[in-house]
Amino acid sequence: MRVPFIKMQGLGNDFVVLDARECEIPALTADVARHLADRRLGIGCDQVIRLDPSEDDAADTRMSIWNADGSGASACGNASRAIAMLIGEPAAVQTDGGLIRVTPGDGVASVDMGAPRFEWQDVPLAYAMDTLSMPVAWEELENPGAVNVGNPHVVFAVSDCDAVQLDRLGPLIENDPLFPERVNVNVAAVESRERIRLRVWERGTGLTQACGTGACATAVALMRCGLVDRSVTVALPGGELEIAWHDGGPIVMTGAAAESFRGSFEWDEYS
Ligand SMILES: N[C@@H](CCC[C@H](N)C(=O)O)C(=O)O
Repeated sequence: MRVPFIKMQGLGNDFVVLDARECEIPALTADVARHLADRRLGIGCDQVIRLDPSEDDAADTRMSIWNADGSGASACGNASRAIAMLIGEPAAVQTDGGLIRVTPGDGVASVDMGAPRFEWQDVPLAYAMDTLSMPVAWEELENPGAVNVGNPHVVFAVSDCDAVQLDRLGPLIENDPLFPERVNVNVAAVESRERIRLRVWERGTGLTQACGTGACATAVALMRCGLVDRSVTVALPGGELEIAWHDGGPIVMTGAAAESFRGSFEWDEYS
């Protein structure tokens, strides 16, 4: 069976999108997702995204997310902007991390990502801890903040994020027993009250050009500490995102996303 796909990206974080809203596509397994994401096999991406008709009356569509290692994810900021461009009009999108609202614009999209959760059980952490500044360290990375923005993140404020060996420390922290569902690892340098530089080690994928939920998590963790203003630019290796948040309200993320190309693949070759 040949299955159509759409290759999309947000700031270089790239996706294979399977749009099952109007055509039938078999249920995706971890193996199919892993093979589609594997760049050595031909297509390749950071995440595989599937759109289905929503079972929830409050939503227009359902988005499911798989990381490159085949694990499921409950939120993806860059893919949310990408599917906003694909849908082409404001839409409510059901995800495992909650309902989000996407609004496409001219080359950019905005997403209401919902409210962040800071309780240790919600991140989740393995045991009770202050998520504003956690009393833990991995070598020079210490006292991170933790937050769930639809998926779990830990945020380290550092003086120079390029100097951090994230390819070595990222997997150690991601898989630490402190994080029962593993974790996305953010290292952030505050350049001014309006600008943050960020690199992200993504759970289940590794280093990416950009992580939208990482930008949201980092911005709100640093806002919560009073280190930056309530509206900031987050500069990632792949480009910039604007993040705004006020206590008790949703996080709003705005940035570029686009379609790269369309193609199709033989399902049996990837299962
Ligand atoms: N690239 C994403 C995040 C994808 C999911 C993440 N790796 C997880 O497992 O939670 C983004 O742009 O947010």
